[in-house]
Amino acid sequence: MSTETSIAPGPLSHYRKQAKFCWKKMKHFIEDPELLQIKMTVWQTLEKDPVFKRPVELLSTEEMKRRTAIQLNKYCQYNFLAPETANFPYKRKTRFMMTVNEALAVTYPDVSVKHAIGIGLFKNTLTTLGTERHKHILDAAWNNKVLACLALTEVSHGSNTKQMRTSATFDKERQEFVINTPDFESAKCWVGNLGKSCTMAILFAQLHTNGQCHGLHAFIVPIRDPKTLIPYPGITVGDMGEKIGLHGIDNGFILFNNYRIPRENLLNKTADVTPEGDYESSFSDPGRILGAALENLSTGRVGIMQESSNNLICAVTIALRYAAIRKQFAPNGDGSLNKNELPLIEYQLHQWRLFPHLSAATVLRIFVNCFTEDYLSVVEQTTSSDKIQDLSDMVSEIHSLVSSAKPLITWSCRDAVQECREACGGHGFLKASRLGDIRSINDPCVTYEGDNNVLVQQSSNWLLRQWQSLKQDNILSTPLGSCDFLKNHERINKKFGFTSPTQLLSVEAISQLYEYLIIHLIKETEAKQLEVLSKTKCKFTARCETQVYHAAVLSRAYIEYNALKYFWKHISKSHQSLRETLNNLGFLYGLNCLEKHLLYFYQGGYATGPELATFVRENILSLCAKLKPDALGVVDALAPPDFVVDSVLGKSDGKLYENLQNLFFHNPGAMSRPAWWSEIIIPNAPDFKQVKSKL
Ligand SMILES: Cc1cc2nc3c(=O)[nH]c(=O)nc-3n(C[C@H](O)[C@H](O)[C@H](O)COP(=O)(O)OP(=O)(O)OC[C@H]3O[C@@H](n4cnc5c(N)ncnc54)[C@H](O)[C@@H]3O)c2cc1C
Repeated sequence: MSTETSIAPGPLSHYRKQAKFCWKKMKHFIEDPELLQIKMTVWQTLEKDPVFKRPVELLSTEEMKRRTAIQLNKYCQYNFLAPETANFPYKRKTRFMMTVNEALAVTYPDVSVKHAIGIGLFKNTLTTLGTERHKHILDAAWNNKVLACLALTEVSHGSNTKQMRTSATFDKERQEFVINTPDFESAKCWVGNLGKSCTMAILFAQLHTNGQCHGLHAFIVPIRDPKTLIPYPGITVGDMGEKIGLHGIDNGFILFNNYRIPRENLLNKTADVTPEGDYESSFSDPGRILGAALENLSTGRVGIMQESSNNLICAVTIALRYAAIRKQFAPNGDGSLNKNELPLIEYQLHQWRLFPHLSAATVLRIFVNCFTEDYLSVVEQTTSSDKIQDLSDMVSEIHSLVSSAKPLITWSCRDAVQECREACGGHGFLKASRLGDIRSINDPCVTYEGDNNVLVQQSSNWLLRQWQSLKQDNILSTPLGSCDFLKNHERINKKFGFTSPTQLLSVEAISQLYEYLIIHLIKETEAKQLEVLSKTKCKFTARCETQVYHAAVLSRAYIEYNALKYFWKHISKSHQSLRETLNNLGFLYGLNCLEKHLLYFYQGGYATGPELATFVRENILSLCAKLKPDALGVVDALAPPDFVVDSVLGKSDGKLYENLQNLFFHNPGAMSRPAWWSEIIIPNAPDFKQVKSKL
């Protein structure tokens, strides 16, 4: 097993030995050793536990739900976080929680989703939106006495949260909120854990008091009796049925009929209702209350970024270990049996297909690690006071970064997994390759916690606001510096002036290209919006009709550049022996992303001749060649242990064919006659073995 301490010699040694650096040193540079140790503890514990033994056969959906729920209970019993963690400052506590969840997510994704919604997000929401009066519920959650769900989405609305119609009306006489679902379209749905297992919900509903609606607020709502799991009267709740993945999660729907909860169940950090029925809020604008409530969901989005970056790592680990062992064709080209066949990794086409994903895995992993630190620092600041003050510039910038980072990482993972599946040929289609499972677990990540295509619009909107404020008032609010280069917009290079491909291989050159691109896209998007606005007089239409080729690309370029900036900042602290490889990975990531945007450089007049496109592409190919000797070392540095990667094609021992033989021969029932053999017998079918022997 590839632990962080040892890798046995074997068929992969040939490529491993070529690496210019020590993979362990690289591993400890990429991942904080303290956090890595937490993960190793989780993995080593679960590997030994029979409850977590992985089935070789496909299970029924019902059985997967049962197993996932049982595994969650067992996982909670382990208490990977010591009880005193609850008293740690927010940032340290949440970082530890996130790390344990990361370890679980990459190994048992269904259990992790169940835990993340039912316990992690629940605790987080109570911490950020609740107050002292919810402490007993928070304590119960910390002691794993509650399994919850987060009910926001309705049947007819997911992305447009403002249109949700589940209502909570204050009844002054009884000091209660009365919850109602007006019709089926406003039933809550898709809610994880709600179908069969949770006992509590954090429900988002429109708050009404004294005949006035104050917008969407979060409430604690008991769903089932924890002793019997029977739903309480006034609720119609059920499971949504078969899905195309995440079979261990009971996604459910719920309708309320005059269902009552105490006044105190309103999570009242941002707004409250007094016993007299008066509504009091620390914000004047209802839109901002919703913003504050939903901002809390960002933690879930950061969790998804971590999860997807780990899945991306697993996918490239499998495909590259396979590529180093799997051989096809020899230079003599006659296809005859000879010993000179080349491993797939030697082919330029194969390198070009996989190495950009390896570079993405490294850059995005480091980006996620460093960004999580910044994110938690900002949240810590907002939760340290009793009331959330006006959303600061920092929170807006974090929101802008998360809104494009979650899409970038989940889409990068989606694309990488598919390429890796194909790069493993037919064997990649085996369930035991794990690539199908990784593809399936990443799939809903592009939709939940904010659909990617909707989410990225938040980043471009924020950038355009920054641009307008800079032009009108000379003010740029970017405390984290994600768009500080806008200040220099008049001075940036507007013409391609490089004379040889190698000049592009620098942080400065790639930054110059990105800064030009982002400013060009901002200007183009703004101009296009004004054009549509002058025709339609409608801001909404103007925004909608400037997404394609404009705002959506702007968000993408913005976050790619910021991921690289985080990466470059971090690698400036790396040991000299790691620097060349890390630089090459960063350049490959940057140039490969920029290659997809080449058209905009020509459209904007930055480049006119063939040099830009030619230089970018020549560099991509030369970087692939340079990275070949280092690729397996990078994989070892990134990869979790074999138990976690769990792929017959991607084991660290490199014994590809022995492992496949073991799988084929021990696959249950592989060599036995099927129980239904008599149903498929073709009457009077000739037996050629017999016929032959008679002849
Ligand atoms: C496995 C799974 C688990 C989930 N768990 C939960 C949960 O625990 N709790 C919960 O509350 N919800 C949950 N959800 C729901 C999820 O959050 C929503 O599906 C998601 O927010 C998207 O909303 P929607 O499905 O209504 O899609 P829609 O908003 O209807 O979007 C459909 C498509 O239209 C596009 N679109 C929408 N608006 C625009 C626009 N303005 N411009 C261009 N394109 C647009 C979107 O990009 C998308 O591709 C879960 C979903 C899944 C799949």
